Amino acid sequence: MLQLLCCRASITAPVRSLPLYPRCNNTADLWKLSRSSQQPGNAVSRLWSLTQRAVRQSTVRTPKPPGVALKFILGPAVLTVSARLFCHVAHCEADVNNNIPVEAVAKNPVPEFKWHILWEFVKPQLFALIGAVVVINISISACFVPVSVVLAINHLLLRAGPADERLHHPALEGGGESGSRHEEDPFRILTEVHNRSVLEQKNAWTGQDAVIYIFNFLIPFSFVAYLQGLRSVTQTVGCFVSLYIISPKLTGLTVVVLPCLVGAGALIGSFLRKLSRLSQEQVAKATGVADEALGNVRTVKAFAMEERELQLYAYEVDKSCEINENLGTGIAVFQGMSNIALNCIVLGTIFAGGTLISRSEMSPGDLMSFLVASQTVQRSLASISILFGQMVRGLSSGARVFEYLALKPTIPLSGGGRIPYNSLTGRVDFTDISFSYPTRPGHQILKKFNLTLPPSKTVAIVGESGGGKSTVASLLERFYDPTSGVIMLDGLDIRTLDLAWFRGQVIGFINQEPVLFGSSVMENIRFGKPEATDAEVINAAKQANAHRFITGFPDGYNTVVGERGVTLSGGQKQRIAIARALIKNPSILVLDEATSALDAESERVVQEALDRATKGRTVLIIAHRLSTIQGADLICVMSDGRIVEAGTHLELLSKGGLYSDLIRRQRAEGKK
Ligand SMILES: Nc1ncnc2c1ncn2[C@@H]1O[C@H](COP(=O)(O)OP(=O)(O)OP(=O)(O)O)[C@@H](O)[C@H]1O
Repeated sequence: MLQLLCCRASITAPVRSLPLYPRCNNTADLWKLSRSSQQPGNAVSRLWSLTQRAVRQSTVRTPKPPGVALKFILGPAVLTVSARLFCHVAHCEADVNNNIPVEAVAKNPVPEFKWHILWEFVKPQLFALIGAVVVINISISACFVPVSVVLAINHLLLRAGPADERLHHPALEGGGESGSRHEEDPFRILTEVHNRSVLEQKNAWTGQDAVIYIFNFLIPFSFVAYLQGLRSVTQTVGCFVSLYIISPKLTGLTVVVLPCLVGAGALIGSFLRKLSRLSQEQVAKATGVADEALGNVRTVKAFAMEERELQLYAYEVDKSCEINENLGTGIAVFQGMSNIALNCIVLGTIFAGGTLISRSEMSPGDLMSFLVASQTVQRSLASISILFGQMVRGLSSGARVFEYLALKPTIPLSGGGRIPYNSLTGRVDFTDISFSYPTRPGHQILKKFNLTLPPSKTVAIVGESGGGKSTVASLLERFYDPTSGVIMLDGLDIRTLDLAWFRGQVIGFINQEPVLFGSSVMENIRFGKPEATDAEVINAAKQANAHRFITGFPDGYNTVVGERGVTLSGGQKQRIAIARALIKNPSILVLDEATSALDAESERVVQEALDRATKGRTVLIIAHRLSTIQGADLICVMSDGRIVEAGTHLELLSKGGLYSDLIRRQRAEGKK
């Protein structure tokens, strides 16, 4: 029996999702492991030693109470009962959430599987589904096999009539098989219909489309699963009818046992669903750690934090491993126990049937056919129990998908008015703006902030770090909406304008750390205007002082810049970012410390490009280095979320206020 359980566990445990890490019980173990992973060695012997170690640790991990089998058999049952009784599994909740207190976890509502949303997806496929159900019902013919067996065996045993004819009748021999061959057809049709619908999808995807795509991709599998489930249920019901016809007494005995099994299954199922949800959350957490470390690999290396990141990842993976092991064990125990129970039913049937035969209440043929029918029931129930395991995972995944689907963007991406290009002047007014970030509602960053960007003029904002300069740029880009007050473009509230048009055609944004994509220079610049011709791309690159260095590369504009533009210098990246912003010919340019990360030579070249780019546009510059904004038409000094001084460079210097203070300080720092 244990062999059976172990075998089941190895099949059902979600091993594929787990990295090849042996279990590590403490940090020292993890450290040793991560060090050993750096040693060159034979992969096979390492695999063997890891496996051995994993096996050793799984058996020697902690001093086990007598009877390891208890963990496998009674453990989940006891946990289920206690979970049911006390409404939660305290030790699991606290541990798997990175030691967040249970109360904090309890505040996060558990995502629920929404059947009505599933229905929205199923509705368009309803006719195909009904067709499939009808064909599946043909399989009910399998339920009449046992009745035929009664006749055949009774004839055979009693030598009454031409039994051979019936035994070799094609309907009797091949009925089950041909039925099952027909059953495959609807699944294939459904899959093909689905595949075609996926292939015919248009290329324009929103984030929500992407989720629907993923979900649609899963649907055929779900259909197959549900249809298989339906077939199993139909066969179970049909065979029960056959069983009743053959022997009501024996059937009654079976019916008494079954509700107990179903009840136990439901209890274990609820426990497994919880484990499955925790497992998915933990896998997401581990992936997040790896993602962050790989995304910031240079910073990790610069601080020599590889070991720590490795340990952190191994820790999260280990937790995931533990939860998945428990889940796998739970599913294995569930399937193993249901199989054992079903086999016991067969044994019981033979015993009870034998008794009935001895009392002449049943013929041997009846018993044989009863066994055949109960075997069909057994097979169907076994397949239901496997499907149940899949359902457990499917439901918790579905709940998460629906949770994401329910999210609505707080700022709608499209809809609203547009200003014709010819009449757009590019005047921007910030009127009485107050703002706090949603994550810190109590901390007001802007307080009754007022500023006008006149058309085709350059306005610079300077001030102390943390004063709210970048926040002003973020509000203009509509990354956030102000808590109160209004931002207007040509006298129109920007909240009433089409955001895609506003961001895509009106505003060009260049910040301190330009983010490039891992494609060619050409594609990176074209990102600003996807329909741009090659000539437009080259023109934008020339305006941005980038053409010369790009054509200096062996592959020119086809040079692949590497992930996040890692193969380019800071100045080169910045000039490509400027070209990307210029290609859409924006009326308004926002430069958020665009040159502050560059050395003096790169800054000079980039500044040249910016000086050229800003001509004839409304420009908002946010700068630390005051030398870069002295030519601005208006310089505003920000302090404590407000503008406290405004004027040209010379006007502000003559005032002798905060601006001249900042200039003095920067000069002093420059001399040091
Ligand atoms: N996403 C955010 N969530 C919460 N607070 C934020 C967020 N971004 C910035 N802040 C806070 O808002 C304040 C203003 O930040 P902002 O980046 O606008 O300042 P800044 O003047 O541009 O600073 P610096 O010159 O150093 O770039 C800071 O106190 C900062 O901590």
